[in-house]
Amino acid sequence: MFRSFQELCSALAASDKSLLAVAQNHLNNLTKPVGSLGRLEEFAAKLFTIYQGKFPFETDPALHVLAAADHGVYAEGVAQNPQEVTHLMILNILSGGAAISVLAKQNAMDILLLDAGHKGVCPEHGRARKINALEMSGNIAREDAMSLELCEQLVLAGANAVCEGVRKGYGIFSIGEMGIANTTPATALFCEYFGLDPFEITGPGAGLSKERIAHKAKIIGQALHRHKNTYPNADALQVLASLGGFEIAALCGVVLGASALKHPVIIDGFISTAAYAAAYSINAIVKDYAFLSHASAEPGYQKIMRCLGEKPMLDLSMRLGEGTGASLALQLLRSAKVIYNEMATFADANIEIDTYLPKYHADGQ
Ligand SMILES: O=C(O)c1ccc[n+]([C@@H]2O[C@H](COP(=O)([O-])O)[C@@H](O)[C@H]2O)c1
Ligand SMILES: Cc1cc2nc[nH]c2cc1C
Repeated sequence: MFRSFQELCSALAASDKSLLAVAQNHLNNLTKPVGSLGRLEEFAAKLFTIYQGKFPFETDPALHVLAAADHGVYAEGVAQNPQEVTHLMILNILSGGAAISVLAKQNAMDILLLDAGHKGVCPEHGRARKINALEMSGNIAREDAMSLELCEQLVLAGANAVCEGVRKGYGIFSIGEMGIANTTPATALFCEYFGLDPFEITGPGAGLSKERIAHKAKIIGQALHRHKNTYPNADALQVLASLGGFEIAALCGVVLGASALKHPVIIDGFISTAAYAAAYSINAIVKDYAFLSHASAEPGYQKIMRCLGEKPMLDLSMRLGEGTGASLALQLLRSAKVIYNEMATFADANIEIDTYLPKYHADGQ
């Protein structure tokens, strides 16, 4: 277990990039034209590198950490849906009716729900854990989302959920969230970390009307202004405490924890990517361990990908959250795994690539 944020940060180390060349050589020797499995080859090489050159490597079992929370900034009219939906969806997720419940079941992912602080009683459930007693974060337009101490505690709780998961034998992690109004702090974090303009990247979230998107961007602008005045030299963790949310802090901890323990972590949509952006701003090494699962349909997402230097695995116009995109990306990573571990090499199959290739081209196929 990590005992402090400092201990967690000191445990972070880059992956061994020399293994990428080993992986590429192996992939080039498999019975297929070089590079023909496209990005699956990139994913396989990254997994092989994360698992430190183990062959064959195993990803499973998979643990999906879903953090839920409520947000004080809801009071500013930045969200379309009632705040109670956060609590009701927690119940729905745990009783098996949410999109992530059915996809996780189909895709063999266990769910761990972290109640990071929401308006409602966390149900007694083997897969749910309360990690914060507060009902909601501070209204970021007027005050900090949380104290620096609470932010560190939530980050640690997320990282230690991974520690416990690794001890139980989980090999791959994913993150998702539920929290009415959480696209507002997520957008504020992107703006602050990457110098983006809220009027450029603010979107409808879970269905805000066109007219109110401009109001939401104005509220985010106010939050950024307050933050800059209060903390002219804030570090990445202070930005998270000031402009983030409880679930975003916990998920930032999951990303840091998985990276520190050298396990892959799949990032879901817009809000999960904000948690990843916080972890990345704390230490960019997390890039070595993260898979950006899918392009959220939130309008700012592409710009944010350019800031992070990432290209998401899938683009299915999804914008639900919960980890739904991550669950689909997990399937692709499992495909990358069996390709790497189980395909025959040219030598195994007695295929001579040097004679095969010119013939292939001579046939004009
Ligand atoms: O993950 C995404 O790309 C995504 C994009 C828009 C909305 N959401 C979900 O919708 C909720 C936040 O939307 P909002 O409008 O209430 O800020 C929250 O529960 C998220 O899981 C998720
Ligand atoms: C019903 C509903 C389900 C969600 N799941 C994630 N965000 C959500 C927002 C709403 C409104």
